Amino acid sequence: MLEVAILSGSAFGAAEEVARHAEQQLTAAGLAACHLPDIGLDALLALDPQALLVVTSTTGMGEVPDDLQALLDEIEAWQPDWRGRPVAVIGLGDSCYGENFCAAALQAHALLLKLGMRDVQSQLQLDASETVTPAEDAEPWLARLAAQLLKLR
Ligand SMILES: Cc1cc2nc3c(=O)[nH]c(=O)nc-3n(C[C@H](O)[C@H](O)[C@H](O)COP(=O)(O)O)c2cc1C
Repeated sequence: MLEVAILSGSAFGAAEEVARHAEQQLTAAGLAACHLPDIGLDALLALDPQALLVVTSTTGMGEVPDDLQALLDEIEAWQPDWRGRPVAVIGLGDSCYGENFCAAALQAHALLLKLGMRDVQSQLQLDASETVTPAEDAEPWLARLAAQLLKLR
């Protein structure tokens, strides 16, 4: 059993870096957390994750990066029973994209909530127009997430 599966969607590597950083920080906090880039649904279900952390950028005009879209399609098709399990989402985007800002993170989040997963804290959105250090900027939010998940044990 895996306590926290960290899924990532990234076109150019920034979201992957944040996901790797999240794995280090949650592990250091005492959680069994694993970043699983490019994982398929069968392999994910076999790990029986008790919580999901999704870290995704947005690409194109409001699109989910290919590496995450494939998994989201499988989740949509198979509707795994993750009811009641915690979910948390970090979106990387750029506010220059206006109404498409962090659209991929919002889309992934909505899908997982539709499955009955529950929010433990509000989505973190990291704006490339405002920061060039998204991994560091995510640290306080990740510290709060770790505390929430440890409380649920
Ligand atoms: C071609 C391209 C399209 C993008 N489209 C969007 C978008 O629709 N919405 C958004 O919020 N950010 C958009 N961005 C900004 C990226 O999401 C942002 O720079 C992010 O940090 C990139 O992370 P990544 O390296 O993991 O892909 C786009 C960036 C590029 C280069």
